[in-house]
Amino acid sequence: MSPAWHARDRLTDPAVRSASVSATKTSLTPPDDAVPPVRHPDAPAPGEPLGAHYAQCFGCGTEQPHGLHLDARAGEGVSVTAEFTVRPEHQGAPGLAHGGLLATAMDEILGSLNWLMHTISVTGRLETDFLQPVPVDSVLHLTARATARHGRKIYCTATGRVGGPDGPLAVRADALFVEVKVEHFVDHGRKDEIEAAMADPDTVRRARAFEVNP
Ligand SMILES: CCCCCCCC(=O)SCCNC(=O)CCNC(=O)[C@H](O)C(C)(C)COP(=O)(O)OP(=O)(O)OC[C@H]1O[C@@H](n2cnc3c(N)ncnc32)[C@H](O)[C@@H]1OP(=O)(O)O
Repeated sequence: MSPAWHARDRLTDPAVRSASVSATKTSLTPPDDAVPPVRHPDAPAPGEPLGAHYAQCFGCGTEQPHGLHLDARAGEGVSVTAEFTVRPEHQGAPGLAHGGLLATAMDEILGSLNWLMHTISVTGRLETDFLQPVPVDSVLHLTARATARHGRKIYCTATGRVGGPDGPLAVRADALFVEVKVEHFVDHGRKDEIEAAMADPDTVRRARAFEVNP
């Protein structure tokens, strides 16, 4: 493989850089009249765990045996952090994390920003840069923050660093989430799981509370 395709070199390769710049000029760039995201007055305090939004969620669910079990915590402003340990079942190549799995972890930590804004939103677009391979047993330190809002659109960004909060940058993602009503899940979800979730008063109370603006 050409040395030019080494991760660090790729970022300075003019062809790659211009492709990336033109992408960021489109749907992941907040419009000029976008506003800063606002932390909800009832958002968990910095350092507080957010808890799972759904026990069966692949990203954060405590009752999902195949899941990532991300346990995100509130950060300062509209930000969140989490640690993710890469396990043998997360492999793509021998001993290395699967890229799609890492993108899932980024999607989940970005989705956790909902808790800071008391907004229900879903991923519309997710763009991920894989900067270096992530070995099994690594602990990825994930951080996400919302950067702007425009109507129902929430712009946000996340990083994953290996070994510590200031460790080498391994994964980076930018995303656009779109605010939805609770009905989004009722209309599109499968009946059995919807009914089970609706039977859980905590889930329903939390979801409804998020629909009320500060
Ligand atoms: C409860 C939290 C769970 C968090 C779990 C982790 C996050 C997830 O994985 S969520 C699951 C994955 N995502 C999904 O399933 C979403 C599937 N997609 C959808 O349901 C719809 O396409 C949805 C809701 C995103 C947008 O549809 P709709 O509500 O009709 O909105 P629509 O009017 O098309 O778009 C609203 C705005 O967003 C923009 N937008 C929508 N999709 C995109 C996109 N993919 N890229 C860029 N912009 C987009 C539109 O251009 C529009 O912008 P503007 O207001 O400036 O005109």
